Amino acid sequence: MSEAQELDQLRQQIDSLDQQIQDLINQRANCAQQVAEVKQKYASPGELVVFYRPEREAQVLRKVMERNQGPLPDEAMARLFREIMSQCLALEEPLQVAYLGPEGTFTQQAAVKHFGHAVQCRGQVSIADVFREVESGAANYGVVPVENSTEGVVTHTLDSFFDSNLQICGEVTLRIHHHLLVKADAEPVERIYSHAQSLGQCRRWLDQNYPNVERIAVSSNAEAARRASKEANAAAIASEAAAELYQLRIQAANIEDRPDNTTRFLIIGRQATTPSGDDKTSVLVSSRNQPGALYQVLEPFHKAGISLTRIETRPARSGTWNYVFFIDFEGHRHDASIAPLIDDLRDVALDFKWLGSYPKAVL
Ligand SMILES: C=C(O[C@@H]1C=C(C(=O)O)C=C[C@H]1O)C(=O)O
Repeated sequence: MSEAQELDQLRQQIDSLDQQIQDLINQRANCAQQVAEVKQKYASPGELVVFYRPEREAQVLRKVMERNQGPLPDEAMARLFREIMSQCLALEEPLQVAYLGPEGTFTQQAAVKHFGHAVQCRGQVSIADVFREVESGAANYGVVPVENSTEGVVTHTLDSFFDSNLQICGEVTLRIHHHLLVKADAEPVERIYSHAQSLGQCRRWLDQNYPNVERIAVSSNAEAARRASKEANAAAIASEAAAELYQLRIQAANIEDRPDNTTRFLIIGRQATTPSGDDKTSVLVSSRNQPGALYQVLEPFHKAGISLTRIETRPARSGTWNYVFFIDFEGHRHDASIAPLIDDLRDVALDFKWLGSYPKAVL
């Protein structure tokens, strides 16, 4: 057989497989539409029907990865299914997702990674605005950054939970690559704009390469890129997406000090999430600033044999020297082992608040 004949045969096979895949995807979409009808049928009058089910989506993605035989890698296959589910859910209900904008931020990338491309993403100017959009019902869900492996916690996000009744219904992590972006025509760089977190994540690189250039913190990396595209002698530290959006050139790529630089984002919504089988729970516990306070808060976890995944301390706004602990731990609020732990915590805490139980990030 000639090369042309062999290719022709294989391409016929691909065409036939594509047709089957397409038919199957539409059968799946049809099932999702029926799922929507069932959800509506069993809703009580006036009840808000919840179409998006993070626990089910996490289970679907985990199954895809478990049964995957290759040659496509598990994660690549899961990303394909992420998009299929996104389109299926859009047939049930087109979701509105508020994120910390503007367009081109890492938070927008995190939103797309978590929900897929079939949602309507709306950029907000602040973390408080993301909370407000979801609280008011203008958006179904919100996406906000919460911690970075190099720079630590995003305090605005944690503090927003003090006054909010929103629930955490998911988490997503993103590897963060920063680039130094400049305009196409080379000008000497006199100012570098970026978000304070990103300036911190590239501190060593900046000290080595631009020790005497002014670093200016702005509200987001995308805003930094916008300024660099407009002003003379300015550069920005931002993502590849921001470079494309503002037509900037990548002068130096991957300038983050730590190669494993990762940011974790939270998905916030108005409903609680049921167990997915591999979940995390976040709570807020406040205590008096007295000797042994942290020990008292941690002891119930040790007793219950529950692993903490994170603990952050913030000063409480009520009472000058009281502290609030933001604690993430493994398990779901409905797990049998959690109830006695919470009873013990309530005994030692001044205040206790559930922030949500949610599936651990799959992708
Ligand atoms: C189909 C459902 O609704 C949505 C779509 C899903 C999917 O396409 O698999 C999964 C969960 C929901 O977000 C469902 O609840 O099963």
